[in-house]
Amino acid sequence: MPSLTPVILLPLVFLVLYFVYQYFGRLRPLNAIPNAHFTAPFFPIWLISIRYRKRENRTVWESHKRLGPVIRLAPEEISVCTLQGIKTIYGNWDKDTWYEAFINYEIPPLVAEIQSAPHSAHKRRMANIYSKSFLQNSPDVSNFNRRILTEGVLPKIATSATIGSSLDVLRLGYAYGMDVMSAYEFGSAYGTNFLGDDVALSGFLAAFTAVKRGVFWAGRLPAMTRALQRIGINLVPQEAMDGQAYMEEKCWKLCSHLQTATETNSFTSSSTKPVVYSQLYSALEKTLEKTPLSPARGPDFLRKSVASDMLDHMIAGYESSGIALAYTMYELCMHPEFQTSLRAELRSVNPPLMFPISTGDNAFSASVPPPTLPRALDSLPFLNAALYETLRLYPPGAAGQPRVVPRGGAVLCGYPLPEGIVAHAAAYSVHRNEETFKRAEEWLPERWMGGKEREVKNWFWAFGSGSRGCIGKEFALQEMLVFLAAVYTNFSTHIVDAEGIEPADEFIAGPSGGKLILRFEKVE
Ligand code: HEM
Repeated sequence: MPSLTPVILLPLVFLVLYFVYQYFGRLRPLNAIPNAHFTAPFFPIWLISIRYRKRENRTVWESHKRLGPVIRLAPEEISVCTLQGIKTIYGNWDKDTWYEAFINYEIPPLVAEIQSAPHSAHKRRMANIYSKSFLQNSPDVSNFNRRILTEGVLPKIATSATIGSSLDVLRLGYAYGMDVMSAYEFGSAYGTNFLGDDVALSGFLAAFTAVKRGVFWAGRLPAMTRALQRIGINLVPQEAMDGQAYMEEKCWKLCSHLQTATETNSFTSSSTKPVVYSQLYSALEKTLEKTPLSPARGPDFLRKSVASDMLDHMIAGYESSGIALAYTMYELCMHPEFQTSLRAELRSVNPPLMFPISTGDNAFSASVPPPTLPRALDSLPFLNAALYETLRLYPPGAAGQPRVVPRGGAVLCGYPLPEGIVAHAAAYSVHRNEETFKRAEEWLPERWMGGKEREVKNWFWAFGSGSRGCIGKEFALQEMLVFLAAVYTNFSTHIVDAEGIEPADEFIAGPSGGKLILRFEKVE
């Protein structure tokens, strides 16, 4: 019988050599950083395991509390929780290849552009249509908001209040988020109608959930996933691939429908303009005129590139906003006195957002000029405090947003870092810093009122920061403020079933139970 000694010895020798390399080689400067786990300098297994078991956000925050603002999570990965660190990392460091998991139609949308230079060019194609002043002054936004609220959201709530039934407001927020986002992208007659079509909403939610579940290994260990794929082992389940195909097909159909209407001059006149589609299409068309297509890009490159961003905005636009709306409504139910003060504030808006729309002055009336409402809502202390405090305590994008130390290395909070190391901050941790946010685990909207907001604003990180911060921030804030204002001007909310309301410990952290059931009462 052959001796087993080499079989045991060889891997051991390999492990020791690997151990020595990790500790004394290229990564040596990182040894000065406190380790979140004793294995962190040698293997990434602990980090992968807390991610896989959905404990990353909580565990990283607990480690920061124990060990300080800079910690090592894996041989080549660190987490920071200081403003100075955030400023350094999110200046213009490239993204980690993990973001390639967001690629659609095999073409990166803005969020999946890894390097800074192509990202800047890509962003220039759309930044203006997501600026606050553009959105506040847009008659299109004003029109579809009015229509979607008065024909979709409010009648649904009013019916439910009248018959005494309850509503899943997470679903309602998702449907609203998708309908307003796609109205801005495609025009109100060419986007989705998820508020009126529950089956279509279910189909999309199921597809997206399958994709999110299925891309764990491909996102976190892309090289291993690719290597295994080559020998016939696929770590991405069929459901995830089907889910991606479903969403791409859905978005492709929306794009094609709109493209045909534009080319045949049959664009419905009652529709709002397809602001995002038109902008992306013409900006890219101009770019491609200057740099003709290489044959490798194929004839559909222009349309697929546009569709890739369109799908990305649909997804980014509905999920985070739906989650933020559900948590705001949850906390308003838990704080009825605050809800009453909010309603009094909303009823002082001139003209108010009363539903049903009676004659006379009404913010929903078509005669009110577009900029009036968003500007009025922007300056309401109770409304803004409720939303900002919710985004602080329940940031939808809760987990670390990974960036890569640039060529030549960098110094971060006094620690020298070799190039290629992954560094990140997480809104979950940043928003729990007790020095800035006293009683950080509690929902205290007062911290955003009476001038106190100036102290805490710098630490507000729900939309990220720097050149890769959320491009849809102003769109999201505007759509959420107008939704909350419309609902709470007219109704009070009460919890029916909040089981599983605690945030899932994931990259996008919605209620772990996947629902929030509320009852509405009409307030005269
Ligand atoms: C409550 C709502 C939202 C939240 C909390 C949110 C949060 C974020 C965060 C934290 C990032 C940075 C991600 C990173 O660096 O890894 C981001 C990026 C991004 N968001 Fe949002 N987002 C919201 C709504 C939207 C909407 C409505 C859109 C629609 C356009 C959008 C589009 C994007 C895009 C395209 C990026 C990538 C930007 C880039 O790489 O330059 N988001 N978002």
